Amino acid sequence: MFTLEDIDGVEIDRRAALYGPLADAVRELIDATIRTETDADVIRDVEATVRAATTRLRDRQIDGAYGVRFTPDGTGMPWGNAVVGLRNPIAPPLDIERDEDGRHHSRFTLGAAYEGPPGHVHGGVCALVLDHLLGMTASPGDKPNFTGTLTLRYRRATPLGPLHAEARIDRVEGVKTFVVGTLSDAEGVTVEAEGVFITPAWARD
Ligand SMILES: CCCCCCCCCC(=O)SCCNC(=O)CCNC(=O)[C@H](O)C(C)(C)COP(=O)(O)OP(=O)(O)OC[C@H]1O[C@@H](n2cnc3c(N)ncnc32)[C@H](O)[C@@H]1OP(=O)(O)O
Repeated sequence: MFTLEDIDGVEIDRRAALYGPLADAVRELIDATIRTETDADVIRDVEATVRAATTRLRDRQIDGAYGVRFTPDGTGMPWGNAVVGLRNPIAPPLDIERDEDGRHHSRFTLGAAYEGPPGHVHGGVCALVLDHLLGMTASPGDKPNFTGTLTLRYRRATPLGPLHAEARIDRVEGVKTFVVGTLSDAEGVTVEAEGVFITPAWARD
């Protein structure tokens, strides 16, 4: 679902300033929910408060998911996205930078909400992050390229905490773009990724 929204930069900034802090607050809430050891009566009270807040937010809401919205000048607002979504508290969220040579990279922190093995990042979360980063790298223009095949080699467990991910295009063959990337901690690479990203039939020339 790619949707055109006829809004300008001022309106995007206004919405980002409104919804971004809400998502940040809920991210904090998720972390606190996992880690709290406070008294039982406090937990019950907070549960009621959270349920009441949810009811207030649902007072007016869209049908279904957020989708990927674009403005007329091509600015993307993938705000519901599970990796980069500004409005999605489940997203870390990643801030992805693109170099002039097309490499994409991101520094981010994964905390308690992303745990798999004790103290370490869930393997599926590593795949989630790398899938998105490689997919962005494969889609430098206005054409989307979707994951066809993603292959991961988990070299060692990825500790929770500050991480770095990067990706680059290896080669392009027709509708297939081959991308490679890594996830690393301060000691070096923890996961290597290779992906084949394919232009869907509806977006081909
Ligand atoms: C601008 C926004 C950027 C956002 C980036 C976000 C990144 C997020 C990354 C994702 O998570 S995307 C979501 C997960 N992926 C999917 O849901 C994809 C679901 N599958 C499909 O939509 C189609 O099957 C797909 C686009 C992958 C392939 O389309 P077709 O099935 O029409 O492909 P076709 O049969 O025309 O084959 C074209 C070529 O691709 C090859 N191919 C097809 N499926 C493949 C596959 N799964 N893996 C590897 N190669 C594949 C196929 O062999 C062929 O190779 P050759 O040209 O050499 O003959």
